[in-house]
Amino acid sequence: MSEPELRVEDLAVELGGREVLREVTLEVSGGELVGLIGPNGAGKTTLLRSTLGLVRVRSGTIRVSGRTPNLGRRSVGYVPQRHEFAWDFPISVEDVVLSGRVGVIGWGRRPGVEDFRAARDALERVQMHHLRARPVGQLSGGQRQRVLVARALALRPRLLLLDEPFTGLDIPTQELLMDLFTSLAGEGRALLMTTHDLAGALVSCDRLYLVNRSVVAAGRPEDLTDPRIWIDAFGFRPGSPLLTTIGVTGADVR
Ligand SMILES: Nc1ncnc2c1ncn2[C@@H]1O[C@H](COP(=O)(O)OP(=O)(O)OP(=O)(O)O)[C@@H](O)[C@H]1O
Repeated sequence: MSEPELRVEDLAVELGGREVLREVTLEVSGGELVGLIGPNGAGKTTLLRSTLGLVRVRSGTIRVSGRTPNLGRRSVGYVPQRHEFAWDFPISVEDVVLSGRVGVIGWGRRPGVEDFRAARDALERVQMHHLRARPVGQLSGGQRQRVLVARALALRPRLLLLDEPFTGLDIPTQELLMDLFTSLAGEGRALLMTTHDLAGALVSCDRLYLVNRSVVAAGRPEDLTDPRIWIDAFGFRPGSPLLTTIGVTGADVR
């Protein structure tokens, strides 16, 4: 079997003197859309940032396409949470998308024909090419999210890391993006996505990791129907109607 695009083994991370992740082992292969789910503060974003080499890890290993995070970074597209981007910066949609290729273009160098082609392809995939000249500060929340996805796609990444890509989006935009993520997996890319949309993740992801500092459970959605897994990972109240809402059977566990 080929090497997974992302392999994390026994990862431990400390931030501000506090253990944020421990004993995290996971992998994502090309062709998979994998969900990373867990409550607020579970360490999901920290795990994505560790994969990008942005966080110093205490112990464990991370391999991106078989390489260390710093060396593998050029094959990784990252979609941060929308509020993390400086939207008041006076640049166009196309410039933001081109900035996703800065690792290829080189700092201070001008984009070439291939860079513009990659940006156009990425914008077309999120149906935003017609707005390429618009200043990003004038976009709606859904349009901004699509630009961030295009920026990550402009790199033509083998691994795509998505941090809560559906937050605050209307249903058509969520569906557009979910269809795109499914297509990207179908093309052989590897996708790791954090989300608080548990029902959506159960329907759309090939596999899920339930994380709360460590991996509480992992598997295909059909293997995660024991309500105790969800109670342990999320602190659901036993018997909570929300368990039924996300389609977890046996919600009468008390
Ligand atoms: N720079 C930092 N310094 C100290 N602690 C941090 C730092 N960044 C995050 N943390 C802490 O690490 C823990 C995990 O945060 P993280 O953002 O990874 O969680 P998350 O699962 O992505 O949460 P959410 O669902 O709310 O986005 C939290 O307790 C958070 O307060």
